[in-house]
Parts: sequence; structure tokens; C-alpha cells
Amino acid sequence: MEYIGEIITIEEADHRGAIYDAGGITYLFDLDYNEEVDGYKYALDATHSGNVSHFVNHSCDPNLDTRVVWVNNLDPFMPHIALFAIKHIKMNEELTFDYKINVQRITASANGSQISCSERSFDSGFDGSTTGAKETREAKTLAVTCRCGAHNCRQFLYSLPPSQTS
Ligand SMILES: C[S@@+](CC[C@H](N)C(=O)[O-])C[C@H]1O[C@@H](n2cnc3c(N)ncnc32)[C@H](O)[C@@H]1O
Repeated sequence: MEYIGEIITIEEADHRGAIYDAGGITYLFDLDYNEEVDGYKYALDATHSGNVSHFVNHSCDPNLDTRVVWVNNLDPFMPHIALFAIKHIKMNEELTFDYKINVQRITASANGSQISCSERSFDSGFDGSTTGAKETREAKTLAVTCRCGAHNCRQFLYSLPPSQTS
């Protein structure tokens, strides 16, 4: 399966992201996979255009993982996002992947289920490692309570990096 969406600039993603985050639901996927430079230029927005990947939820114990693939266009800022199975998937089992979104700085605590943060980084997620996490866009965002139900659930969709968990 490929994560398909409208290709937009990060400036537009910042603008739309603020609106989506306020509603607690987002279909943005940052294309921050260029290992040569910090930062990135584009994001995918699957809100209004895309395919069935639009419906894939996050799980802390997922059965899919992302791989970046360059097809025809070799611009390092513009990979395709492919989702591959990483374990046996039973018929009718929900497909999930780990969004791997790390909150960089927590600025306020709203209540037990939501926290607000001023910056976040999206792990490249290329091989599932946590190295190479990059600071990305400045954004006001709400961390949504994770409802994946996994035994190792991290509780929030936007998780604290290891240095800030104590
Ligand atoms: C790409 S959409 C996933 C599909 C979406 N659930 C739907 O019904 O259209 C991402 C959004 O789904 C919700 N979501 C995904 N995984 C979640 C989880 N494990 N716990 C709570 N909300 C989740 C969040 O609102 C997130 O911003």
C-alpha cells in the first residue's frame, strides 16, 4: 500500500496542520527523509485526496511499517511512502503503523488526556530506529490520547522522546 495524498509545501502544511490539530485529526505526512540536509520541503495531505491509506490508524504495536521509495522523480525531498507488512496479518485484522511522532517541548498541560506542545519532530522511521529524528516545523498541536490498545501503548499519539520521559 502507498500513502497517497496531495503534495504540499511545508508552509502550507503548517497552515493546514494548525487547523487539523485543533480538530484532533490529521492526514498530514511529512516527507522528511532527505538524510543530506536538516529540514524538508514537502508533506503529503491525504485529507481530501488519496487512497485507502487515509484510514490507517496508529498503533504502538503495528503490523505495517513505512519505507521510502523513489520512483521516476529522484528529488530526495519527494519520496513515495510505501507501507509494508512486518508481521503475519490475519483476515479482517486492522492495518496499523507507528506514526513515530515525538514531541520536543511541552509547554502546557491541559488535562489528563491532552497536552499541548510547541515543537515536534517526526522520526524518519526508515528502519524503525530512533536515530536521525529531526526537528521540523514549529507548530501548536494537541497530543491525542492513543487508543491503539497495545500492551506497550505509549498513551499519546505524540510521544515524548526518551530524554524527556523522566
Ligand atoms: C490518518 S488518520 C487515521 C484515520 C482516521 N481514524 C479516520 O477515521 O479517518 C489519523 C488520525 O486518526 C486518529 N488516530 C489514529 N490512530 C489513533 C490512535 N491510535 N488513537 C487515537 N486516535 C488515532 C487521530 O485523530 C489522527 O490524527
